[in-house]
Amino acid sequence: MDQFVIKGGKPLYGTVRVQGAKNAALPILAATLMAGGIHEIRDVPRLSDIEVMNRILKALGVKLRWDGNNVKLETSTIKSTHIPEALMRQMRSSIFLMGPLLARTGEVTVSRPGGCAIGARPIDLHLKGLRLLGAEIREERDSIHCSAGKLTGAEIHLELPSVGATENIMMAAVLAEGETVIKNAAREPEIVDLQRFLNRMGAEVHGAGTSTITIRGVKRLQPVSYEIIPDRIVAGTLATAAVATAGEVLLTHVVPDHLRSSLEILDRAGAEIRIEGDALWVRGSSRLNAVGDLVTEPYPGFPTDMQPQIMVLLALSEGRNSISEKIFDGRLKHVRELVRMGADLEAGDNRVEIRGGSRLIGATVDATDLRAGAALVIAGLAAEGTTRVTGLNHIDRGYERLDLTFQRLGGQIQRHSGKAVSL
Ligand SMILES: CC(=O)N[C@H]1[C@@H](OP(=O)(O)OP(=O)(O)OC[C@H]2O[C@@H](n3ccc(=O)[nH]c3=O)[C@H](O)[C@@H]2O)O[C@H](CO)[C@@H](O)[C@@H]1O
Ligand SMILES: C=C(OP(=O)(O)O)C(=O)O
Repeated sequence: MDQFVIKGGKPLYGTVRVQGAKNAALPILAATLMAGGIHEIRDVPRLSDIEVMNRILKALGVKLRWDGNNVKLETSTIKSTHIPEALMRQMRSSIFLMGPLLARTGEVTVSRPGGCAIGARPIDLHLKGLRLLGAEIREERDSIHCSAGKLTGAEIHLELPSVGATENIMMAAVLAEGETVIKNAAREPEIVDLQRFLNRMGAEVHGAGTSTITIRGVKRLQPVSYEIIPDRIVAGTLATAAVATAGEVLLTHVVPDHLRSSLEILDRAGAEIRIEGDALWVRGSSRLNAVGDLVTEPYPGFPTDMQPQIMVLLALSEGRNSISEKIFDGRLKHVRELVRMGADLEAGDNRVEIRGGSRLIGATVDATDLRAGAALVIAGLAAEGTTRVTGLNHIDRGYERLDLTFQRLGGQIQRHSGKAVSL
């Protein structure tokens, strides 16, 4: 079992180019299935989730050739419409294959993705949207079969602005007959990126980034070359780490506007922030201010994917703060681990009271999910002494070699295999 061994207490300094966005790359790779031919997708982060998507696409008949962060996909022949259960279980994002396969072939079979460490995560809104487009969906205990002789445009109101449901419905509607309108759509930048990709292939999608998305169905799409947007959550994680360690970092390949809510919090905490084009400079301070009560919200609000990382910062700042987690019902498992490191946190009912001003002390802690893992690494970099973080399989889902990234910023962090570790 791999672990990070971190010797903390040293400010981070230096420059890092931010990786491409996992949450944009996953649906876009799935969407390549909708146009037969050779696509080229650039700046794809090399993550374990992307590797699972790679294996699913291969199992469906796609040929992939990687060159660093760029991949060529030959999607002319689809030999199966069944997502292998073993791969489906490894990654929830395999549900992104539903919309594209249904649109291209008229059928798809997936296994039920189930919940995960951060909450129940049902897919009822995905299924409701696909049914409204005319898909027949048979739900069995372990699997879901979808088929459609023809998909037809419809008006779909989402009860919740679900990111994944918005994307799945958008993809299915692109090749449907007539117009689809998604109301109460999610507004995340990754949805705008998917729209841009689909339109580059010849789709007619408008409104992504607002809560109403309109898709006029087209008959066919063509393969394209496309570059994924930078990862706003990775940029936010690195900026937060710089502030938490009272360091100073320059992040390049960033869309600062995508990070506005997280940067506002860093600014209120006392960080200095400068933006120039796609570069973001952040400097922390050894004395951080309280920022008050934070609530996670759909974009453009404070993102749930930054909640654990920001919690570390608030534990280090002065005064009282709180965070309410409103998107997922089980995303506070890092609280117990941070308390083991000396943070003064009290969790109850999806809300955490944070009494700031704690001195964090190194401990052995376990990452139970992706962003919990990122938070524990930040805490380790800011803490006195040695921190060991286990559960790296979660961190590897979303960060391309996080240890090397922090080493580039002067962080003393090493990845060790096995259990016997000494510094
Ligand atoms: C690959 C990807 O892009 N992942 C992101 C995506 O996940 P994901 O697309 O799974 O998140 P959603 O926006 O769908 O989930 C938001 C909320 O809606 C609920 N829900 C969702 C779908 C559904 O059919 N029924 C339902 O009740 C979920 O349980 C959750 O409570 O958005 C989340 C919220 O910003 C982020 O944390 C994830 O990083
Ligand atoms: C929850 C996340 O991703 P996923 O939807 O892939 O689980 C995340 O990126 O923080």
